[in-house]
Amino acid sequence: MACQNNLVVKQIIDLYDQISKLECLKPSKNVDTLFGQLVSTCLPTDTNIDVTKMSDEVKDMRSNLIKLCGEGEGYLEQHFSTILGSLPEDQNPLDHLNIFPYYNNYLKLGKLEFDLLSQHSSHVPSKIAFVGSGPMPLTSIVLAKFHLPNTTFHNFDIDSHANTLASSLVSRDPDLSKRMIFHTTDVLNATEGLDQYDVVFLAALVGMDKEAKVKAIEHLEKHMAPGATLMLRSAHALRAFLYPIVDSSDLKGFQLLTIYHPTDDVVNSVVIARKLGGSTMTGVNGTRGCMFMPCNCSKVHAIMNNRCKKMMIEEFSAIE
Ligand SMILES: C[S@@+](CC[C@H](N)C(=O)[O-])C[C@H]1O[C@@H](n2cnc3c(N)ncnc32)[C@H](O)[C@@H]1O
Repeated sequence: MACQNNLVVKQIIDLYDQISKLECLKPSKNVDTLFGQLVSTCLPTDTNIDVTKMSDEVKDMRSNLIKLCGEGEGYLEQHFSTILGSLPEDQNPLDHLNIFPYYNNYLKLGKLEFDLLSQHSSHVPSKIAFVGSGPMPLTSIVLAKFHLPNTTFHNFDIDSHANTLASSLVSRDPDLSKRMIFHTTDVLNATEGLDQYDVVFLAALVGMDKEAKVKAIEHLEKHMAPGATLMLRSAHALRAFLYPIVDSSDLKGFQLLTIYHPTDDVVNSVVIARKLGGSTMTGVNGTRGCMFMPCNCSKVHAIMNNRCKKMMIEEFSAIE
């Protein structure tokens, strides 16, 4: 297994060398091919690779690679959001989201996050905040369109151009134009009103290294309502070369409920936590919910999904 690990890490380093030499990371045949190869190289989860135990040289490469992936992802979203926003007036951009190369991944990720969210609370969230929504706020769109038809989504992004593109994406939709609201701010400056959301999502690309990620989580812990749910994205095995990892130790002030590691082409792991101090039986607006209380011990269940592959789900002790 060791030499196989070394081989795959060498492939990743080689791809990093090519990507880091690119003039620009905007979508093109070459950029798309390299990022496509990188994602498929990092997808396998049947490996015992732990990126945190690699050499300093590989760790440095990883932190640069995560930043390059984030930059590339931003350009990709900007590119397709611009195309969709410039469709003729009689076309609804939301009817053409499948031109985005990773749209199916977002459909699966949105379903996964909705299912896990439902497992840990039964009251339907009336207001959700998505921090780091981007030019293509697909998580909010997928949840709003397919899973939470009565919920309002407040999308926060530091980049005003991202919000301009995102707003025009939903502006022609009779439903989502009313339920998708955009705020331009660095999450670290968002203080007012964060306590009004039942659920706060933190995008994988907000906080690109451990220090910045913990700073964002600490800020949310300070301003979220007790009992509110925090949904985060992490990474597992080789996928940690693409995105930052969220550890349980990063979640001070929260009760860690579940960490879910997909093994299909949904790249991100999903982490769900609840801000301490609230009643486990009510939402932030006092609505009662009979929370599904996770098992009272930390154990790892391997469950079969409908594609006969193993997934890993870890549930953590509930604080009685
Ligand atoms: C490219 S999007 C990816 C999210 C994806 N569209 C989704 O729906 O899951 C990530 C966004 O996070 C934003 N971002 C990064 N750091 C941020 C911060 N500190 N505060 C708010 N937004 C931030 C970036 O501007 C970028 O648009």
